[in-house]
Amino acid sequence: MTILLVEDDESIAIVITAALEAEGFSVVRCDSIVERDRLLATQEFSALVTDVMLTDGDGIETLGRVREMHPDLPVIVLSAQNTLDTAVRASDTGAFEYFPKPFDIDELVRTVRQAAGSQGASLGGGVDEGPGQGLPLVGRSASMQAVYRMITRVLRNDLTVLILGESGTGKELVAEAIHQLGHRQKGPFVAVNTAAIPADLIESELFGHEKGAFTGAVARHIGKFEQAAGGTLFLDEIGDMPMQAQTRLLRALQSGSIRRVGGRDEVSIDTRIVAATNKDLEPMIAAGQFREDLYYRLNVVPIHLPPLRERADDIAALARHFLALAATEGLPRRRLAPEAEAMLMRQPWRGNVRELRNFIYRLALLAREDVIDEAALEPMLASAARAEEQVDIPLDLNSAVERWLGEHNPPPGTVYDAALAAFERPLFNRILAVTGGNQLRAAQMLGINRNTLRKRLGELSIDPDSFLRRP
Ligand SMILES: Nc1ncnc2c1ncn2[C@@H]1O[C@H](COP(=O)(O)OP(=O)(O)OP(=O)(O)O)[C@@H](O)[C@H]1O
Repeated sequence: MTILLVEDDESIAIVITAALEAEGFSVVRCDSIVERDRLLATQEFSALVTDVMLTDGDGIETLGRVREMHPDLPVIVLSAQNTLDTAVRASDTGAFEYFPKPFDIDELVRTVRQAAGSQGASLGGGVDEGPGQGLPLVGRSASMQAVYRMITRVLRNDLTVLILGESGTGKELVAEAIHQLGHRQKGPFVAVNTAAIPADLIESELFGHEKGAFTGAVARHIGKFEQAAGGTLFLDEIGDMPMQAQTRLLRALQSGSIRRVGGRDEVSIDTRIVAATNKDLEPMIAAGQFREDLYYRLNVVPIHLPPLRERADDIAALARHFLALAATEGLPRRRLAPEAEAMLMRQPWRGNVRELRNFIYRLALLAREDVIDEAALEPMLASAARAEEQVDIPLDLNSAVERWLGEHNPPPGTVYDAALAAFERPLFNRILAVTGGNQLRAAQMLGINRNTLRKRLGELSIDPDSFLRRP
């Protein structure tokens, strides 16, 4: 079997040729699009292995032509560009596989063997749908390559995807990319944060309700499943879903239909499900907090998003990306000196890409020089670290409650009052600070009676006078 290798990098071409020949293939090599097309017109090949950047242009752009002339020829794309865009462009041409450089030569040989043995099979099948434009995911690290490859595998089907990763790693962005680049892109993308909806409203939010289904159901409400018809439903924070809602979700996924709360008719669902969580679901299953059968239903194609500290290679590119974004939003245009980028790469970024993004925006706003060097960066990083220590409260309330209960463990019968007091104290302090100790304005802002506020301040021993602004 003869393989056509289109590669302009001499050393890579030598390695690939040697590895393929060792497996018994013959290899014909060229380095340009013109030469590729001439060879394809005159000779039979079992597979085409091609680089993207060739001496006379972009090897992917012209692949549509190759597919038209040789629809059964498996194509394997190699690329040093390694963006989601390249991965998607490769799969859009119906390429059999996409290999980001550097790649594992054994894996490449295995894939060529498979491809040559199954002419006609392809990764995507869709042809010429055009490259995805303005793709939002930044990062070319090896672990992001794995993410991009997984994304390209789910674009032409409706398999359920479960995105796993710490908070701020980009789970929602991946869900959006799957929608925008996939075959449902013309339909709606509907995101639901299951942790943000009160437990007793979740079912009506997801499945909708009929008029009069419960007190307050004054009109028929169409739920997220139906809103997402023809598109993608993104179920975020799936690990926080109450049990009863989990059961109903499972039933919907099993039957392919839903019933509105208080309704009789089954409505069939036509939506792709992408779920995400920052929780480790397996211990939750063991503890009886997450349904195992639902987990298997959702976990058809898992995509793991690595924490930023495990892909430090991506930090500089992300920082530059956010500086550019900040500039388009009207903040001063700044650049990072190389040693400042290196410094950013050494930070732990516990809040992942979200924390880096917020930090870079602050930097763009507060830095004095256009080029931010190590000396300018250091105090900003130090004050961010101090703020993190001082705040010491996770920014989302779910984890704050979880952590507070773990740390304080109030005796049974007192949990509600103790938790409320713990929440009210920082809230009142904050509002009194904003109003300069003016209780009337504080009560108005909070939307509670002034006497109620005074009483609660007394009970919590908060002295409003200590917030008075003195000249
Ligand atoms: N690879 C990336 N390239 C560019 N921006 C990114 C990337 N990953 C994340 N971001 C940005 O970081 C922020 C957080 O991302 P996102 O909301 O998708 O995270 P998440 O994992 O869904 O977080 P959570 O679990 O808290 O909901 C967003 O502003 C997003 O645009």
